[in-house]
Amino acid sequence: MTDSQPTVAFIGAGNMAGSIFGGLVANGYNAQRIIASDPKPDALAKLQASLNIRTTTDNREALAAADIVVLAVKPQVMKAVCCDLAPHLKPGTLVISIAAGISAASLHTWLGGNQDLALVRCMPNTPSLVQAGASGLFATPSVSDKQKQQAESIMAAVGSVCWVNNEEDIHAVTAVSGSGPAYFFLMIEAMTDAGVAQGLNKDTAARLALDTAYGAAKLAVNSDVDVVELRRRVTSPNGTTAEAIASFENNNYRVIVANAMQACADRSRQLAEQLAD
Ligand SMILES: NC(=O)C1=CN([C@@H]2O[C@H](COP(=O)(O)OP(=O)(O)OC[C@H]3O[C@@H](n4cnc5c(N)ncnc54)[C@H](O)[C@@H]3O)[C@@H](O)[C@H]2O)C=CC1
Ligand SMILES: O=C(O)[C@@H]1CCC=N1
Repeated sequence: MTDSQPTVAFIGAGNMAGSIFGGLVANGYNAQRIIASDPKPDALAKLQASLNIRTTTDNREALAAADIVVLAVKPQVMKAVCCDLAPHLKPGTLVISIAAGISAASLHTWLGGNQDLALVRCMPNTPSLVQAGASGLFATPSVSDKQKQQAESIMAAVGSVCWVNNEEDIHAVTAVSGSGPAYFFLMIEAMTDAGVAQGLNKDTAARLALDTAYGAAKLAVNSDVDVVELRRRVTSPNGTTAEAIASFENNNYRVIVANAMQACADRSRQLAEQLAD
């Protein structure tokens, strides 16, 4: 622990919050400076036992102890949670929302409408749990440089961080990295099924598909050439890979991906509209 570590309260301790605070603890963040608030006492008891973080079922109690509050509930319950917390928000508290869709304007209104409210929108992803996350952040004008650094250092402890200057870009961040892990999990699932269809047993197909995804990502991350060149190096002229890539291209793989990501961003915008006041 360092004494300079701020106390961070997570309102909602589900999959995404758990990935962030799990990653923080694994990275050496003082567990006693993390408070998870959630209405599910059983889940909290498990978190306390496994991570030694502080827990509560009372959002206001978590807020009272926090320098930074991370709003990590589902978009559909965000308004109720914010309206309940608004009268208890201390001046100077940094608020980080990780909710998909919900705009800074809605959050600002629900949190009491104070002009000085320091609000950051963050779109993280679940590989944060293994410090391999990728987050996009957007700061509203009242966030100080110090608070930007605080938000960045929390998310940087669990992965890479990109700031966007335009809030609208958070929809695209959601389409690329927020939801992105699921696209790769689907690919691994599909490759496993196809391997089984070609005669491999399930365990072998799953192991090969998973390790290939891991190896490809690790190679790309550590390489000094781009993914186009890495793909070229696998693809021998008239060889096996060329046939597979041609099949992908002929079946509009890039269009399939682009359409899926457009649907994702559209849903993010739709949530923002449906759930706004
Ligand atoms: N799961 C993911 O990969 C990502 C999720 N997000 C965002 O994170 C937020 C949470 O999503 P998940 O963790 O997936 O959902 P989740 O359902 O796993 O977690 C939400 C948690 O909030 C708790 N909760 C419900 N009402 C509450 C209340 N009144 N006060 C405090 N806690 C309450 C629930 O018991 C649950 O544990 C969402 O807004 C989502 O858009 C953002 C990026 C990625
Ligand atoms: O599916 C969702 O709505 C959330 C936001 C990004 C990833 N999961």
